[in-house]
Amino acid sequence: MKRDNYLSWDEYFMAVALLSAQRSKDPNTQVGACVANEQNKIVGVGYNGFPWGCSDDEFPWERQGEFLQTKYPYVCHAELNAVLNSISTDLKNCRIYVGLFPCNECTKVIIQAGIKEIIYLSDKYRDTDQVRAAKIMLDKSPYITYRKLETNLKQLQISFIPPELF
Ligand SMILES: Nc1ccn([C@H]2C[C@H](O)[C@@H](COP(=O)(O)O)O2)c(=O)n1
Ligand SMILES: [Zn+2]
Repeated sequence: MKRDNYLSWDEYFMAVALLSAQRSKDPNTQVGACVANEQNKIVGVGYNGFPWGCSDDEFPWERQGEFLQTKYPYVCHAELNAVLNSISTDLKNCRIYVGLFPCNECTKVIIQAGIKEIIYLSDKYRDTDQVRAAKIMLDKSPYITYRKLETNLKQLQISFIPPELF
């Protein structure tokens, strides 16, 4: 008989997004995103970080202070990277799984790429104008929907110890 405690597709793709977030060097918020197509194949992943050639050690990770001395003008969001890292520029009918609700800039990219659904985990910035603007666009556009991930999973453990050594 097959096991019954396997991950659903939604849980699996969100877990890939969360694993990708572990690559982020942002000391405050690590975000990952995973794009899956209609065949449930992963076509792109990404996490928040500075653009190519912009050193994680030289660019600022600060959240406050003079704008140009903070991370905000420089960091590429996880969703942008997932779309740009994808194997195709046409992501029609794909879904994007993301740890944190997309901002307005990423939402434009997501809509323009043809993605049909956003599945998110946290909406901790729901009271910001960026997320409000994102939702205004999403609520108007007939081509895309969004929903919070429904799961009973609290956490997922991954072990690098080979099972024979347990
Ligand atoms: N949907 C989002 C929202 C934010 N990010 C990135 C941008 C920053 O690196 C970080 C947020 O930093 P905080 O203001 O919480 O210190 O997360 C993203 O990739 N996707
Ligand atoms: Zn964004």
